Amino acid sequence: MRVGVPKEIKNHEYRVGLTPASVREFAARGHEVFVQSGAGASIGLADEHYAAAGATLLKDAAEVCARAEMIVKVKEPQPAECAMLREGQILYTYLHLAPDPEQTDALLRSGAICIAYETITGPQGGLPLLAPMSEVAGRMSIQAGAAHLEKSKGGMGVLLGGVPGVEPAHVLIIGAGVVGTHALQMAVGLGARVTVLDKNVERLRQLDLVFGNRIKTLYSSAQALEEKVLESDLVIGGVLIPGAAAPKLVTRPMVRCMKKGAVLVDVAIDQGGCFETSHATTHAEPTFVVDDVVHYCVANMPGAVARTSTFALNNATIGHGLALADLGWQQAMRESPHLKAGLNVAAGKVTCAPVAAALNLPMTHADTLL
Ligand SMILES: NC(=O)C1=CN([C@@H]2O[C@H](COP(=O)(O)OP(=O)(O)OC[C@H]3O[C@@H](n4cnc5c(N)ncnc54)[C@H](O)[C@@H]3O)[C@@H](O)[C@H]2O)C=CC1
Ligand SMILES: CC(=O)C(=O)O
Ligand SMILES: [Mg+2]
Repeated sequence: MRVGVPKEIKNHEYRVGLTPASVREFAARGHEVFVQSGAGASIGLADEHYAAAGATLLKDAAEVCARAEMIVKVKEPQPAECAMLREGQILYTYLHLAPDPEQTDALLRSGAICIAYETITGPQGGLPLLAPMSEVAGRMSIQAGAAHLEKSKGGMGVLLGGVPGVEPAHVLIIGAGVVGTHALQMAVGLGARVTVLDKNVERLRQLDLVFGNRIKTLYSSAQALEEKVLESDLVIGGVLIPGAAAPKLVTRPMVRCMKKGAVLVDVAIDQGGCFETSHATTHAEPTFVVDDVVHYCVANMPGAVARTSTFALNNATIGHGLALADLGWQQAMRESPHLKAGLNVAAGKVTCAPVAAALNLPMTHADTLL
């Protein structure tokens, strides 16, 4: 198969769909790989490394897209990228369609086969192609939160861990999945007082076993959520209902009653966000303030640590990527129900039930297209 890797164009996005090591895997199986010149240059993956791995370097994204049967990316295609897709071409990347009707419409009109990393399931459960970026974003959420609690960044001027004789900050983590667990590790490590909320009591039980009385776990009722949000200095939003738009758990009236200078980090913003007051921001301008509460809502947080993130992402995407190239999308999906769960849009139809429900569009079962 002819595989194409364009340079990412989202704001401050330096990750790249394939590393040279991944290109080598494709090339070894007889696939042709086209990489846009400079795609990985800013994270130390130079054109020469790609050429040595067997890639053909092309000068622009249009040429890469024109030559490739499968495009491998990181972030959801921006409007200019959607315009380059064609009928039957495979797009393998994050999509986050539920909160994004414009992108969904563009992908439907393209006729392309659009596979979302974030809805591919794993044999052990969970979302193995989302997990590595959730690990990164979960860890970063505490760094970002701590930085924005500083006065110069609009925060209340509190140090997460306190100092001897002065109380540490209260950190609330909503969602005890991958983002939540990695945020928890960092917050506990810095000495904050941490509470984690989830609807999944089994998950809370596991965290309780690991962290013992260094954390508090709470079932995520409306009442618990409201009480904890109001006493917190830093709130991390890490909930997910796979494929669906994030539930708005923290309402505008709750934000209005929060402490002045508190910080919210809405990691779930790529699925629309779990704070009613959130809207997506960029690394160039990561925050805004509503009712004296600082909101950090960057939808591509791992892009800031793009080198770490690119390697972690490739570890997770390479397996299904090779299967798609070896077998074609239909046979690869007949052989793997987990990869099939990643099919979101194909040949002008929505094939992911939570996306169809969120956008009020008709749903077509992937099986009918295989
Ligand atoms: N902004 C960014 O750059 C990034 C965003 N993300 C996003 O972070 C979000 C979380 O991802 P993961 O941790 O991997 O998901 P996950 O599936 O591992 O965890 C989500 C957790 O939310 C819990 N949950 C669902 N409804 C809840 C409720 N009402 N109250 C409390 N908990 C609830 C679930 O039980 C689950 O434990 C996703 O939207 C993901 O796309 C991930 C990576 C980067
Ligand atoms: C998952 C996601 O949104 C990201 O890695 O940017
Ligand atoms: Mg998006």
